[in-house]
Amino acid sequence: MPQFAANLSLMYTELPFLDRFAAAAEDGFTAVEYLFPYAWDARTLRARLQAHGLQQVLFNAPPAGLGRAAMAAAWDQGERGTAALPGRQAEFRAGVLQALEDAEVLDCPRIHVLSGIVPPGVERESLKGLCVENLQWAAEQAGRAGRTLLIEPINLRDMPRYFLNRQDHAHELLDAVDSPHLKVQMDLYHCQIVEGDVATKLRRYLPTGRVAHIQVASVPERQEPDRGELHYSYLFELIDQLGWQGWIGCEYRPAAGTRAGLGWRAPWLPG
Ligand SMILES: O=C(O)C(=O)[C@@H](O)CO
Ligand SMILES: [Mg+2]
Repeated sequence: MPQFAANLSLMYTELPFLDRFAAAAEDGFTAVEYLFPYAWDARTLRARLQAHGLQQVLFNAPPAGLGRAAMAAAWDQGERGTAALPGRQAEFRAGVLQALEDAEVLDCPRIHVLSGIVPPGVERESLKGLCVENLQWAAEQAGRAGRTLLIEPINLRDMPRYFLNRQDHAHELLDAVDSPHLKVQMDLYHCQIVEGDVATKLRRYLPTGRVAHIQVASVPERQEPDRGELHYSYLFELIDQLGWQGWIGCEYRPAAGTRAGLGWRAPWLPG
């Protein structure tokens, strides 16, 4: 049976961030993910998780910045990671170390590392070596800390010039980095927009054990997975048949209220 985690950055936005934990638990979620913890003291977030019987299953390393305040502000300033960006290695390393520290407090096993926006005039291919070198260093740190780092192919309509867009490119990076501590975050919304053939890709990649997290949303609106051009009930059954034991993050923007839109989950609730 697929297990769903609420994404508190996109869901429950009717509520202030810290109140979203309680709302997700009231709706029967036992796990959450969200973009970033850096605007908060991680102990405040841990207290919310514990108070509501939730586990944190994923968050992102900082998109850029040196120091917690700069890391917390970087996303709104347009930063989308530094793993593949020349001249940003100090920020990349500081970000990974900060994320690992927060993961310890939050008892979170997975951290998504963003690779960055390809600078104007630069060829994507030319950044691969640097990205591999950075990810090798980061995977080693993650391994020591008992965490798994993830990379996620993201579509270019939502994130123009983002470095990593295709599933095969993510798996090529895994080949090159060659670490058990680096895996793929397979977001089916992005996968459908960039390359399609989603069921075939699930059949190809889930059995490899190299996918450590799945995310879902309708395409193209990025809303509940009961609408749009992807037939999610088929995909959820397939994911189940493929023996997936991991989490599926609900990374969607509810069409008309989070709770009102949760009907799609009914066939997948335990008991
Ligand atoms: O945008 C997505 O999809 C994500 O999973 C984020 O963590 C990164 O933008
Ligand atoms: Mg995603």
